[in-house]
Amino acid sequence: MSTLPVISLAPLLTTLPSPSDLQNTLNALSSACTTHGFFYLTDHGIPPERLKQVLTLTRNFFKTASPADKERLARQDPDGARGFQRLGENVTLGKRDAHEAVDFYREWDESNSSLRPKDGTLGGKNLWPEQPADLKAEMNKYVEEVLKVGSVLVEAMGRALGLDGDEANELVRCTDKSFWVMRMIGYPPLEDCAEGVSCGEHTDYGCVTLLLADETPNALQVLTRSGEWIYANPIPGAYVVNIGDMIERWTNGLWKSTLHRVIHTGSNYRVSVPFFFEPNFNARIRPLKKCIEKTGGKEIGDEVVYGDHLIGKIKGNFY
Ligand SMILES: O=C(O)CCC(=O)C(=O)O
Ligand SMILES: [Fe+2]
Repeated sequence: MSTLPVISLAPLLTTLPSPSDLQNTLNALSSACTTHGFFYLTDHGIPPERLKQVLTLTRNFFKTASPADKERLARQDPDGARGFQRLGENVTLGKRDAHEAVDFYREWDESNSSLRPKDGTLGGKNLWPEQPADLKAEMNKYVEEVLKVGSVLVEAMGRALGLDGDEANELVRCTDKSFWVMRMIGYPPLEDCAEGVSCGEHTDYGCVTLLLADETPNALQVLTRSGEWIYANPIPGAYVVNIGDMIERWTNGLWKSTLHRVIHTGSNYRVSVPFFFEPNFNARIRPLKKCIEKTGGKEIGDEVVYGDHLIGKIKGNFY
């Protein structure tokens, strides 16, 4: 059975990397994104204790929150996206997902209301659990750290694609105020759930997903180009990274956002915390000239505004 490649981010985080290390990393990135759209990321600079803490806080929230606590955090109907979502409230391909979650998004700049969409889906503020008491502060610190990893990675992707001229900086420019999303997800064993899978097959919407998951094996599955589902089992200290729809759009399909799903048949309660490093809300994403050249010269798909794409997806996400 094939496994996903492992890429070390170290050469992109050191001030004076050896040119060959740097080039090897960019080549590995390009190859992983072309072949799988998925890879493991090591040496990303976030200490293992922080990753462990994020998972422990998440587990403790799901373990201790009462139904009333969860209700207080519940997202606002009908389309509100920030906050708690009950078991089975998320749907993928029209089927209920057997997980519960709390979703957080970048908050709007108070001083510039002109940037906010009229649509209420992403309005308001994030709804933070009161328990564990340190969850909000620690998760906010984590967001700052993981945002840096996302931006280093996306800049490296631009270099791996060989972007030049007026496009050289396009990926960085369009993600410098990343409209990030973070989900705390809890997966009960599937046998305890009435129907469905833990998370139905889907591609992610944006740029790059940095997935942190507990040690549960045989839950996350990735569809290979040859049509085989393989497990992306956790490697301690590493992220499972995958590229989203906006990278596919930018690269004119050279790099594809890959289908994945979660089928958690183990007997434990699994937790994961995917962090979605996304384009800016108002970023216009269109195929890059360099990528059109590399894919036969014909542009696939129209320009999309990331925020519109996101809202369109969110509206189909709830039961
Ligand atoms: O929990 C996981 O392993 C993956 C979750 C996922 O694919 C998502 O939230 O987009
Ligand atoms: Fe996903």
